[in-house]
Amino acid sequence: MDKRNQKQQPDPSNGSKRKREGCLDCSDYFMAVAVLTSKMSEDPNTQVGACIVNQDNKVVSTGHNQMPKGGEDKLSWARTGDKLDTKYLYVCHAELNAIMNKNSADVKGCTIYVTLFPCNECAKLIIQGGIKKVVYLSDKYKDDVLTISSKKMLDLAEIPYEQFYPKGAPEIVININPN
Ligand SMILES: O=c1ccn([C@H]2C[C@H](O)[C@@H](COP(=O)(O)O)O2)c(=O)[nH]1
Ligand SMILES: [Zn+2]
Repeated sequence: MDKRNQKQQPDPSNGSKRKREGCLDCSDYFMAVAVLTSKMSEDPNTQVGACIVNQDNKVVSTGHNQMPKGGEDKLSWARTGDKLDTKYLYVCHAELNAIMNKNSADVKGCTIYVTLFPCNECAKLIIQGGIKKVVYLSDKYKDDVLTISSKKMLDLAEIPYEQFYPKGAPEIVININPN
């Protein structure tokens, strides 16, 4: 094609092979997906989100803490009172939901990004499911036996866990207004 009379289009890349400024880093994106997923939680006190990523850096699943099917409107989110009437015996943790929701055959070799350090029951699922790394945001229950035992099991299984620190800006604004 003769390009002599073609109008020059502005080239935003400016010929550069470098990443676009402000381009989201992979791990920031995965933790942002976990945080966004946590916004689906109906728990009034702690909303947890998880995002499972495979070795090709593809998201294979997400999950948030929610009541099991059938119990959504019937089970209470109370933290205190008669144990049978609190959320603790019923709520399905974000990690469990993410593992159950996976769109892959398994989660072997995957990394889980989670907004709260996984409890001991979730650690068991992570270990037995073959997840190879945990990246977490908050460790607010670090002194709780559930977290201490979780770390003990992850250590024994040689699954590294690391706290997340953003590589780019710590705040990501998402505008879903169509106008
Ligand atoms: O590994 C975990 C641990 C906890 N969760 C969920 C379960 C509950 O809905 C909240 C914790 O409630 P608190 O009021 O902060 O005690 O977090 C989870 O999804 N995964
Ligand atoms: Zn858990």
